[in-house]
Amino acid sequence: MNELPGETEDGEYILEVSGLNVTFHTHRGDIRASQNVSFKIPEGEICVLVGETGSGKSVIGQAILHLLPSSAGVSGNIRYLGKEILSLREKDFSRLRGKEISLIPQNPSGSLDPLMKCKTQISEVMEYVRKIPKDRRDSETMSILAELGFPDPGTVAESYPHELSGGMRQRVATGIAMAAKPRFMVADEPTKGLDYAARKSTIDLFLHLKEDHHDSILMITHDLELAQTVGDTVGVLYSGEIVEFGRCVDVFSDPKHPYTKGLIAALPKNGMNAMPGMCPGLTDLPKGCYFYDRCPEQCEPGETIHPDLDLSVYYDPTENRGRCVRCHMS
Ligand SMILES: Nc1ncnc2c1ncn2[C@@H]1O[C@H](COP(=O)(O)OP(=O)(O)OP(=O)(O)O)[C@@H](O)[C@H]1O
Ligand code: NI
Repeated sequence: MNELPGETEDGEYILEVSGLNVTFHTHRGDIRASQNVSFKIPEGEICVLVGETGSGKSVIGQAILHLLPSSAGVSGNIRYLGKEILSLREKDFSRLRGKEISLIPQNPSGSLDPLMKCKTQISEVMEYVRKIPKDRRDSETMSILAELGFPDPGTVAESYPHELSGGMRQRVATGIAMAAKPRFMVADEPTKGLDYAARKSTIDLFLHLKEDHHDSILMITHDLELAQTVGDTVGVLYSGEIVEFGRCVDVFSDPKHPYTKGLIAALPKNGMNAMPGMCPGLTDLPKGCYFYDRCPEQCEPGETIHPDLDLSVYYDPTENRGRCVRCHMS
């Protein structure tokens, strides 16, 4: 059967990003935070974007949710269920935000209302977004809290955010996003700043959303273990560009780009061999391969010629491994 990897039955993707460019104009020059970024997410899959700090992961999530500052230069296309949304005016996009497309925020402490009980914050979303009648809101709130893996949902429901740990707040924030029953969620660094136990329960929660709910999620993270555990596909970002894209099982077992290889070698379980060097400044990118200075291969074309990423390879049904790599050597 000639089915494209990851394509939905009707041939539609929940999200298609194509040729996304995001530039911030600053007094230091133009910061090219996102350059020609393209990828697609089939309905029911989790796509993870990984990369070092400043590689341009969050700006992609912000572009999808129309949360970039108006001063940012943005071009390209973002289609949600086939419909272009990047160019929508705020008035039209606000019909989707929080309802169809929801954000699981990076810092839940900042997004939860300190003066409201957790159950009220979840049931408010049901009331305003889904117009659920009052008598059904309480039971649905409790079932969401149970879904989130709280052993004692009743106590959490009656708690204020400051009474909960960081990991519990992260789960409540996820519950608020879920209460709208969005078709697509963006989760930005859900494990950031969490201790070991909280991080583990957050990983379990996303695994549950993946395996039991088949939720469609774009996840942005530094956390390669989270990516490997919950992701269907992974895009590796370097200096605002995708350098490798493929199925998680393939990329993590057999990375092709030297940067991806370096990220994986730097994991604690692989001996923590940190990659030497730093990524180039986004205001002054080199002409050739952006990874050239740090690359163990330092191939000759890489010095002067910028490598392409042929995404069609990934979506080409004849390419059974489905992988694309921005490297002259592959
Ligand atoms: N509002 C802004 N104004 C100017 N520059 C910005 C703005 N937002 C992001 N940037 C710059 O764009 C680049 C990409 O930022 P982004 O937040 O997407 O990185 P990231 O990969 O998510 O990093 P982290 O892992 O630290 O969250 C960085 O150089 C950042 O400084
Ligand atoms: Ni970020």
